[in-house]
Amino acid sequence: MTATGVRARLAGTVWPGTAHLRADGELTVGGVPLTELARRYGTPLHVVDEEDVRRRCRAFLRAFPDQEVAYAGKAFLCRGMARWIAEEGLSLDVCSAGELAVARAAGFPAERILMHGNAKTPGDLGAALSYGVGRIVVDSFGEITRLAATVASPRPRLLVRVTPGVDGHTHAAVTTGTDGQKFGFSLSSGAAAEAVRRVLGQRGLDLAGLHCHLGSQITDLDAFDRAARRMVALLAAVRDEHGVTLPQLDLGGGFGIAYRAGEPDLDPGPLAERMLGAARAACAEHRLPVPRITIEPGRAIVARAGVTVYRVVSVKRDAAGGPLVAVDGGMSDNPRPSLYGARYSVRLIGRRAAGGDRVVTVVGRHCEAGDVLVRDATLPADVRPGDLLAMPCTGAYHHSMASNYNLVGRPPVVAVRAGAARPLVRRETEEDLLRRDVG
Ligand SMILES: Cc1ncc(COP(=O)(O)O)c(C=O)c1O
Ligand SMILES: N[C@@H](CCCC[NH3+])C(=O)O
Repeated sequence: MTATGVRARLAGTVWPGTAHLRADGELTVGGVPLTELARRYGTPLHVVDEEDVRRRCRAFLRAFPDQEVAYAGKAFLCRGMARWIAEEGLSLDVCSAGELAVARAAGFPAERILMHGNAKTPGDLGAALSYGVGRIVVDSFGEITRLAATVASPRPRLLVRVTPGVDGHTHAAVTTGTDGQKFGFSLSSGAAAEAVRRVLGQRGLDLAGLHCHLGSQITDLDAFDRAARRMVALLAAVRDEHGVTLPQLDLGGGFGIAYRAGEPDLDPGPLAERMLGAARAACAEHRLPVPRITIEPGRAIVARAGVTVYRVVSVKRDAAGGPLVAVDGGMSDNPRPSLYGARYSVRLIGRRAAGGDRVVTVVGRHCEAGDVLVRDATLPADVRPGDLLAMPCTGAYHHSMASNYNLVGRPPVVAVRAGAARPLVRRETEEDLLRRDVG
């Protein structure tokens, strides 16, 4: 197949925007062959396409003009990533002193940072106040009391996190918009209205607005529409009770993406139309000025920019004859299949396959039978130890949720752009693991 033909086959799929499959089986991202990166940096290896990240930042800013787009750093954060986000003009959502320290080290402007967390520690709050983050999203009455007791100048600006009672129909472990989970103040119980009362009752606190976040990997536009309307109704209730028109409404993130070709994927354009349309319509209905809307995409910015490269270590059959392809990574660099039953695809790179394909199970190297990366991968029948496999859509919640299970060091993250590679996070070595073992 010609290079153009192959490129057409990759277009519109789950690979990063600059991915290019060569006729010899080599896959390049950002103009750099993945096999060359595997040689230089070893495997497993996370590769991130800087251009893809930047394009998605711009697409969100274009779709939400004059609003605030805050990248959710929990998806993936390091200084390099924080700088791209800052340069593209986005804000940043952090949820720990650690994430804030990285943002700070990258020089991320404090006023564009939001601090989240259902159980912010004194260390988290102290770091947020000392850096002067633009907003703290309060999540419990105790936190309001603690913040009211601190003397900070200027006064901390707060958003009250509301649980709007809207189900985004996603995995239970990442559903946050409904009652009966740990985040936010319930709208239905009146806790949200009470939280607003308490913040407004404190001279030392400045209430900027309301926040909600329905959950993650949501592809149902109706859910965002319903949440926007309920949140505007609460803004109107605040105006009616207190005579205060709050200027900001943060509708959170959670925008779903296709992990495998053919799955649903939310485009920023239609998403913005629904969310902003619903918010504007509800404001008109309640005769409220339209607040500045904030959104907090994490996965939708960085997931598709990421590719993980693994090396095949062994190929064998299970007792039922099913082919098992074991790689040199697994649940320590990608816990998502074990946690959420997440499904991925994978492809052979670096050589042309001889013969046809077969369906195999791709398993990891960890000491758990559940360490399965892909249950139904289609790979060439001649896949053998030493081969390289590339897994797309690994930019979000992979490196950031990686562990040291079995005392395996976490993989490096290498950024690629315009034919050049630049390490962002180095591989964790055995020395790193031993250094923290102080017993
Ligand atoms: C408060 C908040 N905002 C934003 C996000 C980002 O979610 P996602 O990466 O699914 O866009 C999360 C994670 O679910 C979150 O908890
Ligand atoms: N970690 C989850 C998303 C949770 C987002 C954080 N609130 C995932 O990988 O899908």
